Amino acid sequence: MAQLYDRVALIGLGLIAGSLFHAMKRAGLAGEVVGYARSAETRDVAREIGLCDRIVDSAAEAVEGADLVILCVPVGAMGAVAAEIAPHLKQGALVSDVGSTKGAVIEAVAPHLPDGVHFIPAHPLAGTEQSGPRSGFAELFDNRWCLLTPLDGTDPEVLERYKELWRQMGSNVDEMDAPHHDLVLAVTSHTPHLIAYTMVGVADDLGRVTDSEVVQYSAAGFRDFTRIAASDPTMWRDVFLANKDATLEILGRFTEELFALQRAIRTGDGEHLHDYFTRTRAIRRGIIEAGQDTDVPNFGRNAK
Ligand SMILES: NC(=O)c1ccc[n+]([C@@H]2O[C@H](COP(=O)([O-])OP(=O)(O)OC[C@H]3O[C@@H](n4cnc5c(N)ncnc54)[C@H](O)[C@@H]3O)[C@@H](O)[C@H]2O)c1
Ligand SMILES: O=C(O)C(=O)C[C@]1(C(=O)O)C=C[C@@H](O)C=C1
Repeated sequence: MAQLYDRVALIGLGLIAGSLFHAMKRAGLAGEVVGYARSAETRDVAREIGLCDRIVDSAAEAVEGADLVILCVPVGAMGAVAAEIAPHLKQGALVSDVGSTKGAVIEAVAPHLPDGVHFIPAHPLAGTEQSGPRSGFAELFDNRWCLLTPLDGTDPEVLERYKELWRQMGSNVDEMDAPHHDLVLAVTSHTPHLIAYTMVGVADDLGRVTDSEVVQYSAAGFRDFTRIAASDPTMWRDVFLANKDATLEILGRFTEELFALQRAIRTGDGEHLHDYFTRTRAIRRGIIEAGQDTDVPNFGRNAK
């Protein structure tokens, strides 16, 4: 496959940066990949395991001469990193990010970028509960969506090349505006994570009363909750602080529905419970009948 970028810089060396490195190398998409992370310990691990072609000791050095710079840090750190690299970016370079929220990242990053540098925010809808430099793998993005939220006036050629990078890394690519992205992700990812964190917290409180029963007898559904609730605390703290409005909107709706179900249980309203569960079952069956792999949500849209 054809090389798309001569030099790529990855800032932040965790699950997503590691997966980007391996996926780019698998398909021969980048000449040299240079990496930087804030902690010396992470940089040492990256050198030891051969994560990136070259690991450097400053963000400025990492972006020097890079054609593509991808910010792979928690969303709350994006603004500070953008400010740090801005004076060292090459004219014509493309800056992107992989943050799980888009509105707040655009607000934090865009003002720092100099004229003549392109910016295309991105969000791969792919991840695991693992984090850190050892957790990445080349297949992470295979058959997953990557949502781009280009700003007005984005250069079409720069955009098309960047889309091609994600396609060659195995992803389906779609575009959305940032507010829509943040609302959709509040429904499909952010609020579900908060519910998992809460449910595991509740079980942990109970576990203290009933010893190890919660762990010993946990069913598959609860085990899935514990996997999600093991996700990186810094990343998720930042996601909720950054996507505050959309998450609170969805959480408000969730709480209303939960109270209605709670009331139905208390008053013995079996019809309400049955109708509700029938509706949600139909949604799942509809998704399967439409031939959509539920592992690959596409929000009813087609890849471009
Ligand atoms: N984990 C997922 O499931 C997932 C999926 C899609 C997108 N994302 C997004 O991707 C980004 C990275 O997530 P991850 O899962 O790879 O996290 P991670 O914790 O595995 O890695 C983050 C890396 O950033 C480094 N870092 C933190 N602050 C920094 C700073 N100021 N300067 C330089 N390096 C810094 C950390 O040391 C670490 O190496 C986040 O914005 C997250 O929202 C995560
Ligand atoms: O499978 C998981 O571990 C994930 O939670 C991955 C997941 C998601 O919610 O789907 C988490 C956050 C991201 O921004 C994208 C993907």
